[in-house]
Amino acid sequence: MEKVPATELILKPELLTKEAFAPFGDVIEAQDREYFMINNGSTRRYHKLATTQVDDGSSVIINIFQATPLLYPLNIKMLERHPKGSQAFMPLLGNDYLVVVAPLGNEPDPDSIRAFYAKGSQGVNYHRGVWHHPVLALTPNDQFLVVDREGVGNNCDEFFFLEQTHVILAPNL
Ligand SMILES: NC(=O)N[C@@H](O)C(=O)O
Ligand code: NI
Repeated sequence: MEKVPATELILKPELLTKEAFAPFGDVIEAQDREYFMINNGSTRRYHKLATTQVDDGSSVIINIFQATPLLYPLNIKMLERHPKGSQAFMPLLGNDYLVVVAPLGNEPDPDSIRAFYAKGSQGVNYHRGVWHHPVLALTPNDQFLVVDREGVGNNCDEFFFLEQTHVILAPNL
């Protein structure tokens, strides 16, 4: 049996910006974004920072995830996607966290995986079908508001990389 050579990819997170994240979804943040005044001038509305995507007959639901950090450097063994709806994460406690994504496709291409440092003031909205790692907290018991889809049918595909494919997430913590 032909031995498949091991692949080792070291993922170094980059800063999360609207532009860099555009192929994967939206960045939800107020900094440097346009707004208009509402509530008789007492409130800035940072309008439509992201758009939820769900299939017909489904609901958009709002959740809280309480997550605990994994050990870093982390061997990224799998990525998942939600084919029927988007999924947004907004930190509730102001802590930075990590995001790992890969573009749309039947399977995530290890060479196209990207990692981002997300500030505690930034949320992300994964567009439907975008491959991503489950939430990657950096603070114990961190909490995120999560907006995603509930409806009939499977909405979570998981892809596990080959044993020989080592994708190492190595943040400078
Ligand atoms: N499984 C679940 O609800 N969470 C994941 O989708 C995730 O992205 O964390
Ligand atoms: Ni998810």
